[in-house]
Amino acid sequence: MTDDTDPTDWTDPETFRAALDRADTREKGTYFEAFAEGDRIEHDPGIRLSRAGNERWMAQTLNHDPTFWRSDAAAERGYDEPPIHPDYLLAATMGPSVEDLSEKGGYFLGRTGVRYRTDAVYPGTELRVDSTVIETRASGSRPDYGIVTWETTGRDADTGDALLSYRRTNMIPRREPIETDGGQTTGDRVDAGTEPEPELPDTLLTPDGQHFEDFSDALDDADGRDAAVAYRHERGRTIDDALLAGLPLATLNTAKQHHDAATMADSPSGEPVVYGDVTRSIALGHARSDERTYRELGYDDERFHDFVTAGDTVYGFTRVLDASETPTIDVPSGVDATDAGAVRFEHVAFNQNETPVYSGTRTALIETRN
Ligand SMILES: C/C(=C\C(=O)SCCNC(=O)CCNC(=O)[C@H](O)C(C)(C)COP(=O)(O)OP(=O)(O)OC[C@H]1O[C@@H](n2cnc3c(N)ncnc32)[C@H](O)[C@@H]1OP(=O)(O)O)C(=O)O
Repeated sequence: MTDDTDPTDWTDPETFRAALDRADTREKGTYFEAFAEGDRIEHDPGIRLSRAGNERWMAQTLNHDPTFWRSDAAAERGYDEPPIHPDYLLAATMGPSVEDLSEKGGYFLGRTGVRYRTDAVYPGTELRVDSTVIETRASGSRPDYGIVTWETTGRDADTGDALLSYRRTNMIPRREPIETDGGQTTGDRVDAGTEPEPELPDTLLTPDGQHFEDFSDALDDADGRDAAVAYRHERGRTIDDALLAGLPLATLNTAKQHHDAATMADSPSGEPVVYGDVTRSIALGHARSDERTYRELGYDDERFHDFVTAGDTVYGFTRVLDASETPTIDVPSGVDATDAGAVRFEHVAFNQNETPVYSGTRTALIETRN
């Protein structure tokens, strides 16, 4: 059977528009209704973690710790060679899951329980990624969306060993919007939250240096008085195309939010938005440039508060929550933590208008002075 004798010029603009009007779309992604708690999804795409991909991510997000670039610096931290950066591993685990989980649209709201299961992942490792639906619920404020939480694990494709896992929550469009009490069926909020009154301590302290003792001493200094250890980082990073579309696509993240300007024109942001993992990696890169990081252990309570779009500049702010010789998060086996202590931070990414766009806690081992 052939259609070659058809005299119609399908590329005539009017004819083509009529064809588009009548044609079905071969859809990508999954609507909210299709997710059921307990479902396990093995994602088909996977990434071979390359040194080039790693270096591209780190360079663009200002994660310039020599450990991840130079053999001598890597050896000093107990690695065989410069390993894959934890932020790149996280983004490269999330990227291949997007096609099945969130490509339909909606926004990445938050993530918690990010845990590294192994000390070092080296270039050449191939990733396999799977997810389980943990929770689905209606959005009370947006009838066009549901809210889904998945547990995702990135594994070494050769051994099946878990390298990283986390729980992530997204808004996901419904195929059929639901009626709310107000009967509203748009993507807009039904109710707006009230802003809490600012309630800050009198004094914000900055640690004297970048070692574990500097964070610990600053917390001791703040203890018992109306003070907190909290400071901003000087660097900023303006969003350009390398960050906006380049980095998510390099991790196989197919979320249209980052690379389909025409579709996004008709969305709440009105334009493409930056991949959440890029925003947080920039803010964490700013923070790490002001500390002697030994190992990343995990992240919790991550929230994406507002859109970041082209031309915005991402800055970082850090609050030190806790410093202890013994981490509250499991340290992967093989890590020699003798010369480091655990610090728990809250990091906030904010834009040029001083609006928070991301926040989350992070636990890292920070080198002691020796
Ligand atoms: C990857 C990937 C996509 C991306 O990376 S997109 C880029 C990163 N994300 C964003 O840019 C989103 C930035 N956030 C916003 O602009 C706003 O938060 C948003 C999405 C417009 C919602 O604003 P609201 O003021 O309506 O926010 P609410 O705090 O009221 O939240 C709305 C409902 O969501 C629930 N929720 C929020 N955060 C969480 C969380 N961490 N865990 C669980 N649930 C959360 C909240 O309770 C509200 O629920 P309702 O029942 O009241 O609707 C990709 O696609 O994969």
